[in-house]
Amino acid sequence: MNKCSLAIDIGASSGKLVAGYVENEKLKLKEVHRFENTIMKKGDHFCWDLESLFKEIKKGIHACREQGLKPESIGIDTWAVDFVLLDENDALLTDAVAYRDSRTDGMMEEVFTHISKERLYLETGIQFQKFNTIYQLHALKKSNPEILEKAKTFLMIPDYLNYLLSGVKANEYTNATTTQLVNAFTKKWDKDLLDQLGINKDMFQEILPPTSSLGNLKAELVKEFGFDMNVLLPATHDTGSAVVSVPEADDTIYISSGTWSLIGVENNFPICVTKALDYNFTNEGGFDYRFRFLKNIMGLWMIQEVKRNYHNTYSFAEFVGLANQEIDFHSKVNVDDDRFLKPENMIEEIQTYCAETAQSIPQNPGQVAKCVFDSLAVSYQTAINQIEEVYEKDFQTINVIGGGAQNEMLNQLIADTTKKEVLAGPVEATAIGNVVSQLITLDEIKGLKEARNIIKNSFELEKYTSKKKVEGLR
Ligand SMILES: Nc1ncnc2c1ncn2[C@@H]1O[C@H](COP(=O)(O)OP(=O)(O)OP(=O)(O)O)[C@@H](O)[C@H]1O
Ligand SMILES: C[C@H](O)[C@H](O)[C@@H](O)C(=O)CO
Ligand SMILES: [Mg+2]
Repeated sequence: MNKCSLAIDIGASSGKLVAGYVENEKLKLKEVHRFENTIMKKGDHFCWDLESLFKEIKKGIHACREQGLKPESIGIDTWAVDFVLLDENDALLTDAVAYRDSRTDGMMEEVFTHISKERLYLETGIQFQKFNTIYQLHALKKSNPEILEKAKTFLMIPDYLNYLLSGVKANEYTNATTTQLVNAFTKKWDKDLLDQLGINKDMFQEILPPTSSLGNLKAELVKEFGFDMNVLLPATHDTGSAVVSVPEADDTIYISSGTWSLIGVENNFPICVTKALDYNFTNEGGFDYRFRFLKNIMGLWMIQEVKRNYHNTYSFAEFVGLANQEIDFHSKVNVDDDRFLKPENMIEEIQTYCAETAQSIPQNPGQVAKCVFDSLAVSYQTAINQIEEVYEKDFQTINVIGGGAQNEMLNQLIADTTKKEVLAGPVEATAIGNVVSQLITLDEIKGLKEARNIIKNSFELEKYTSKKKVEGLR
């Protein structure tokens, strides 16, 4: 077998370890381990359980050996913006507070008293999400200034897990850009901005791009696992890795569909024009220093919460089936309303919204699910209109990647709503992007272009077109 790499892809709802290698110009994947991920209340805040996540990572590495796999390298990707701080002895000073925690309420507006929204966007090109790292650090500075004074190291979630594996401290570029503290043009920490905000700039580490290597596993882990691996940096922001899997196509809009729906296009330059600011698009750093011009849409988080509210009685596939039985139910919500970011009860929040807007109130799982899927499709259409307005061009194809690509109803709704061709897949786009980045570092793949050709040849995509003919809309 050719050189094999191990991707650790941890999203907001699940994590997976996937081994991958190239054989006969096709990418072969083997899911080695999968586990749930969620936030939990710890004291006054919602946090990630990093100890449990690292235990799952080690369980997955042990499973490699049990399954006869001996990956040459390992690479981690996770969700964006969240971080931990270490003290001078490299001990954790903070919990991994989750971006859905309410500690950043009102912080964005406070930061704007130090730097204008326009200047912040002009320099970073990053969308204004109230949970961006810049606002989390501002919240921490207000609530626990002593912690920021003691902090010697800032590590984002994948950076910290890499540190536990390798003992090396570094910040990876694609994820660092999501902090809204990296200058889009220098691709370095914006030291003037940090000074202006009174944030200790010395705790930030060197920013390394995808395909970098942090060296090998710590000796005690080599002993524990029975084999060593090179700890490599893919695009450690999960969406950054997912977009690597989108075929090289100038007329394609991607929707990275998971907990969030990240809808956008790939560019060679940041677009920080006023219209992009007004529409709240972001320019997150991508592989090969490309840019991911995209916006966050609330995404399948909503159906994840609905599923939880129904005590996990129904699978995601069953929600799709139930929604298909409610084709005459048409109530919709504005999925991008902050009220859906972390409501007590998502079902009740959706029902209240429908009541407030004098729409039929969803009464059963099928109507609730149909409302979520219909509402997401409307939000995607709005974002696509905005992208086409900024680019002054029509895009022909939408490529839905990630777990949401399995939602056939939503894929059809996107085709019917946008009248564009919808390609669905690959489902494991993030893990695939993570693996191919490592294989590029290992010289198994020449570069991004070849990687995308291999991905294109390796995974079947489902195709959807609008059932409703424009001229004959019923
Ligand atoms: N069989 C299925 N049918 C329909 N939808 C599905 C199916 N399986 C998964 N999904 C959808 O995929 C979503 C999970 O996608 P994915 O695994 O990409 O998310 P994640 O990686 O856990 O989270 P993140 O977006 O943070 O990376 C679920 O919320 C669900 O809505
Ligand atoms: C909090 C971020 O917006 C989120 O992580 C998003 O960037 C993402 O990548 C979800 O998978
Ligand atoms: Mg994911």
